[in-house]
Amino acid sequence: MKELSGSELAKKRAAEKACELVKDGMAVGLGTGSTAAYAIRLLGRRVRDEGLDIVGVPTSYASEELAIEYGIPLVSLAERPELDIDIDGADQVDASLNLIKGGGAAHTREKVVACSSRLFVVVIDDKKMKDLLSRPVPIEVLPYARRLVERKVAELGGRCMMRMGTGKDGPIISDNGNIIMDCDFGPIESPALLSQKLSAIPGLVEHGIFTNADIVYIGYEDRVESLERKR
Ligand SMILES: O=C(CO)[C@H](O)[C@H](O)COP(=O)(O)O
Repeated sequence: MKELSGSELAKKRAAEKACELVKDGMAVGLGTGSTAAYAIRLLGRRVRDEGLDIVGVPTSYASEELAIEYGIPLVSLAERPELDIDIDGADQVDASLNLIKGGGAAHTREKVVACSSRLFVVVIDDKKMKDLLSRPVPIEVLPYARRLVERKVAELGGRCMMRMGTGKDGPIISDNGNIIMDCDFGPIESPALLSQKLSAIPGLVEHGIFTNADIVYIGYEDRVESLERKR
């Protein structure tokens, strides 16, 4: 088997730790991205080798394809509206468990699945931990509402950049048929407040600030650390 580089090993370790929480009978949200993919592959192997009895709800077309490849039985949210656990990655995390997600343009479904789960577990490598969230915030936007959304984001102090496709002319189109913009606000002092303000913009389908993580597993090359929400 190919040896993993430092950050890949860190991602894998975090995903392995999260998968320890998955037990027989659970309905599991399957996140999107390279870190969540380690969890999907691991759960698939447990289904195959140990007869782990779970159903999965994928957060994107990519996760669905991977879960099918690895033999995880899938259900829709209509069939299982309440999930036991969701395991997903993130692009940046602060010490208060606020996240920026959407690097893979899947944050709308990721938020629906995270909010449908009793336990939302985030898996990252250590490079993703920051004192303040500062990456541009991905937003999914109805193409019809683009100009309005750009103006409203500017009123909040942000600058929108359309996310362009690679291997395709024009913008990236999400799994829901919408455009994706990345909004630079600089360092974000209050993610919860910005989250509320973005959610109030008409035509902005969903944004990538998440404030509902329960556990974050932070993978390092040689260990995993965790942050847990105080209840
Ligand atoms: O939010 C996401 C996709 O929309 C991903 O979870 C996020 O981009 C992290 O991906 P990776 O684990 O590949 O760094």
